[in-house]
Amino acid sequence: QHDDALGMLEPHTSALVISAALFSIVCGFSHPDHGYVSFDRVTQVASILLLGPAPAALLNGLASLLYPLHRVLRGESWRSAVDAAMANAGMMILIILAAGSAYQKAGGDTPIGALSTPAWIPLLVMMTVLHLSNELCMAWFLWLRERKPWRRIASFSYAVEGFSILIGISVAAILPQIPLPEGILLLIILATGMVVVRQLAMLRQTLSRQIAERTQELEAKTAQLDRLAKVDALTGLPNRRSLENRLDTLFDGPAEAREGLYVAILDIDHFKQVNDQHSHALGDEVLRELGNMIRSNQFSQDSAGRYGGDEFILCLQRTQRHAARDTCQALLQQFSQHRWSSTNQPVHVSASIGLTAVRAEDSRTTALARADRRLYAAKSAGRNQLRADDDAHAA
Ligand SMILES: Nc1nc2c(ncn2[C@@H]2O[C@H](COP(=O)(O)OP(=O)(O)OP(=O)(O)O)[C@@H](O)[C@H]2O)c(=O)[nH]1
Repeated sequence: QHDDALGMLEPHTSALVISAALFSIVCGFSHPDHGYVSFDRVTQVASILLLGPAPAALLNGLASLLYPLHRVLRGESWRSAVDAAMANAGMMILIILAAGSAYQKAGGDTPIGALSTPAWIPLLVMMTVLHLSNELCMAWFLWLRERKPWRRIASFSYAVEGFSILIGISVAAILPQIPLPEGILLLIILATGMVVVRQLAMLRQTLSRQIAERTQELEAKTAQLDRLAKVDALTGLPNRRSLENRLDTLFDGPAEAREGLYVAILDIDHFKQVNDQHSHALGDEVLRELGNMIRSNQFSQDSAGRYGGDEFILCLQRTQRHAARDTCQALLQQFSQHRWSSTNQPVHVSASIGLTAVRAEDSRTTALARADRRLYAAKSAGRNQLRADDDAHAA
C-alpha cells in the first residue's frame, strides 16, 4: 500500500530528512562548465522511497527554502538567494511528485521493500528525464532573458545525477533493513564521501583558477618582453633588430613592394658635444624628441627606427623623389629649429641625412651602404643638410 499521508510524519523523521537534504545541497559545488552540481537527489530519492512522494516533496522543498541562509552566509545577496531558492524549490517539488507518482504507478512500495523491486527503474528514468527537462527549461529561460548562450549538456552532471539517484535508492532499500548503529555509520560514510568529493572539486577549481591567472600573467609578461625586444626604450621607435627584420621582409619580398621605396639614414651632428657640453640628460631628451618627430612625420611607421646611438633609419614607401626629399628636409628643419627646454643657455642641435632610392637589384646591405655614403657626403659638406642620389658630389 502507498502510505504517504502527510499527517504520519514524525518530527524526528522530518528533522532528519530536512537536515540530510540541506547537507546534500550544501555539499554541492560550482563547476565552471556545468553550473551548480549537488547531491540533493540522494535525499530526494531516499525520502520518496521511504516516506512517499508528498512528504518527500514537502520536506525537500522546505530544505530548499532554508538553503538561502547558507548562501547568504557565503556572501550572496538575500534577493538573489531567495530568487534561486524559490525557483529551485518549485522545480524540485514538481520533479519529486512526478517521479514519485511514476514509481507508485509502477507498483513500488513505500517504504521500498528491497532493491529487487523493479519499480525503482521508472523512478530513476523519470528523475533523469525531469532533470534534463529542467536543464533545458533553465537554458531556454536564461537565453530568453539574458541572451546567455546555451550551456553544453555534458555527461558529467548526468553522471553525478545518476550516481546520486542510485545511492538514494540503495540507502532507502538498505537503511530500514539494518540496525540503527550500522544505519548511522552508513549515513556518516555517505556524508564523508560527499564532503570529500566537494573538497576535491573545490581544489580542482582553485587549481584551474590559479593556472588561468598564471597563464594570463605569463602571456602579459611575454607580450611585454616581446615589445621590449622590438622597441628602443628611449625613443619608443623600433630598435635595430626589429628594423633589420622589417627591412629584410621588404627586400626579400616581391620587387613591386620596393617600387617607390626610399631609405634614409639620419645622424645627429656633433652629438658627442651635446652630451659633453650640456648633459647626457639633454642628449637623451634630444633623442626622445627626434623620435617623436619621426613618428609624427610620414615615414613608414614600422620601418623607421633607431639604428643605434644617434643614428636613425627612415623608410618612405610608394613615394617619389621630390616627395621623399621634401619629407626629409622638413624633418631636418623641424629638428634644427627645436628649442631645447632642459637648459637655460640656447642649444643648437642639427642632423644630417643620406637618402637613396632603392633599386631593383638592391639588397638591404647595398641600399643601406649607399644611404650611408650619402650621409657621409652630407657630413663632409658641413652637416645640417640632406644628400640624395642626384645631388652633386653624392658618392
Ligand atoms: N645621451 C645619449 N647619448 C648617446 C646615446 N647613445 C649614444 N650616445 C652618444 O652619441 C654620441 C655619438 O657620437 P658620434 O656618432 O661618434 O659622433 P658625433 O658627435 O655625433 O659627430 P658626427 O656624427 O660626426 O656629427 C656618442 O658620444 C655616444 O656616447 C644615448 O642613448 N644617450
